Amino acid sequence: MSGPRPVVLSGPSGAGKSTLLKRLMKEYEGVFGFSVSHTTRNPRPGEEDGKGLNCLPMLLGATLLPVADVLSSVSSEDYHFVTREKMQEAIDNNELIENAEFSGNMYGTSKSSIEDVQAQNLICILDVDIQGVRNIKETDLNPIYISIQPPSMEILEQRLRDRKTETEESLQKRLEAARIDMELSKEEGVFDLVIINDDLDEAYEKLKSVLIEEIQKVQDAKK
Ligand SMILES: Nc1nc2c(ncn2[C@@H]2O[C@H](COP(=O)(O)OP(=O)(O)O)[C@@H](O)[C@H]2O)c(=O)[nH]1
Ligand SMILES: Nc1ncnc2c1ncn2[C@@H]1O[C@H](COP(=O)(O)OP(=O)(O)O)[C@@H](O)[C@H]1O
Repeated sequence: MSGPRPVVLSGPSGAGKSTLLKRLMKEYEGVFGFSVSHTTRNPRPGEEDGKGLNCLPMLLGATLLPVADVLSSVSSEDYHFVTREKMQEAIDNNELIENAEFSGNMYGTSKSSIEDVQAQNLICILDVDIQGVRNIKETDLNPIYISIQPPSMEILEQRLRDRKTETEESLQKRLEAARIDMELSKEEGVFDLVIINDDLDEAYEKLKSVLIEEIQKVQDAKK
């Protein structure tokens, strides 16, 4: 695959991946593109289906908005919400580069979601769990692997509770997965960088500094 090196962001649910990601995509508009995953989980309030780059022509056709308006409305963290049957169909048809079961739901990255971003010469960002990291390592994607970690389990639990997106059951499943994730992320060689997201500004600066070379390449190519 061509274009700038993709970036895999991983780490426990509630560690702050989408918060950091949104900030990055806002500061560097036109540099990053988000790989919109498929999931069988229910949408949260405010989340919409497939507001990813895959749907740009549809959005443009339906709204007749200028491209810039449509692009600025593209969220960095929505999904293609699908049934288990649809997900299985995509797996069977070899449309996904990886897929995993997380907290009772299926998640997967389609080849086209990455290709759509790369076709525009943008840095493709993937937000995947630790199983996704393992599976992507078996492909030829060659991304930069970054883990976002919370300062402690206690703080993670508090942040997840304060986010008010989870039921008690899904919260407990996320905390169980987080324990495993926090252990595995300490393994040598899994991640290029592990960022502890304690102070948000500091974590953001660290994220930016590891990506600055790729960012500059994309910016230079636009000149
Ligand atoms: N393997 C894999 N994991 C994914 C994918 N999309 C999202 N995830 C992970 O699934 C987990 C749950 O995501 P989500 O339901 O959005 O909850 P949140 O992380 O608590 O906001 C997170 O660890 C994500 O990184 C994907 O396409 N593949
Ligand atoms: N450094 C931080 N300090 C305090 N709260 C944070 C920090 N980073 C993220 N949060 C909050 O924690 C919650 C989980 O963050 P989020 O970005 O949704 O995590 P993830 O995408 O990894 O699941 C959100 O409510 C977010 O506003």
